[in-house]
Amino acid sequence: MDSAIEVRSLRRTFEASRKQQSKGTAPKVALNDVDLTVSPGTVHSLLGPNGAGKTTLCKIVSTMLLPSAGSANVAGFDVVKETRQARAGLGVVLGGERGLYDRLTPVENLMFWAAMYSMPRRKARVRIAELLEKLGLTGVENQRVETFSRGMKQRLHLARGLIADQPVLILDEPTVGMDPVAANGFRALIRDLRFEGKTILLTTHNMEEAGDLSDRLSFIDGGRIIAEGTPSELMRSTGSGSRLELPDLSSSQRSEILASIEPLDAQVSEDGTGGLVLVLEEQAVTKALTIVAAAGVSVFSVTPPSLDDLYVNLVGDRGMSLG
Ligand SMILES: Nc1ncnc2c1ncn2[C@@H]1O[C@H](COP(=O)(O)OP(=O)(O)OP(=O)(O)O)[C@@H](O)[C@H]1O
Repeated sequence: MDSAIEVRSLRRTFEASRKQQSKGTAPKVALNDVDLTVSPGTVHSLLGPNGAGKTTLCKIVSTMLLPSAGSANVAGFDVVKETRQARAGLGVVLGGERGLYDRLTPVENLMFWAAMYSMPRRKARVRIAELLEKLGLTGVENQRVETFSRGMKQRLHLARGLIADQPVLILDEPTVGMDPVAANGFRALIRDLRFEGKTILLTTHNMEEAGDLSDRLSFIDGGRIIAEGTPSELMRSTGSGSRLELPDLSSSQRSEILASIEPLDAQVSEDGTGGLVLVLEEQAVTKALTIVAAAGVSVFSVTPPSLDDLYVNLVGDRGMSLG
């Protein structure tokens, strides 16, 4: 088998509601001619802004949603024509609150799911104990799930996706809601699963997580794959520039810098705390530092560009207003 997941010319549209159609609203194109190959035993991450099409792609590959055109195969089985065989090889974790029985304990939830996969009870008990341990849920295994925090529920979702030990895992934003310690534990788990030979398709908004865990990454925007490669290939595609971080800016320093750097053709984004991040071609770095010094800024750092910078370069600094 050359690929564990093979997606060819995949397209998915969603009809507008009757009311919207009567106003002339066209169908929404969620996926537009998407090709994706995930090799067995690798981790492949899908990255992209809200609404890019990541969940739609995961749902089609997971046999939960039909494509409008094109094909998707899991372990050589077509998800539409050979749904049962494709599904048999898949463990799926989609985000959200659904799918857990709140009034049951984690063990009861997982026993239910093990039964759905026809696992013998004794085997299921051993597997459940192992998963609860791996996911840091020992000690709460007999509490009702309704008492769990969002992150604990997310960990239980993961346990559910792993229960039947399938060779291909689809994980849609699995670390949402997890605290940093739990998210670290999750990353260690992904590395173990990869070591065991699992194939993992992962969506995340966390670039560091994606760069750290993945053999390959695909950037998706507006339903299309806009860049694809290994983390280092993608990093090389950012060129030989530098990232200039300016964390502590007054509003006047910020305005002065934004006005003066315009001719340098920098990629500018927010750092989330009022500071700025500039990604510049190497020859522009000295000029930028002169501008920064003239604005009276003394705290800054110059480092190589990151995957975050590549992301901003590819999809833009959505939702942020600069100036
Ligand atoms: N059931 C649906 N009906 C209509 N439109 C939908 C439906 N599901 C998804 N869409 C639209 O398809 C597009 C892709 O959505 P999708 O959920 O795949 O994005 P995403 O990349 O997973 O986003 P996020 O990062 O926010 O989870 C969006 O414009 C969304 O509004």
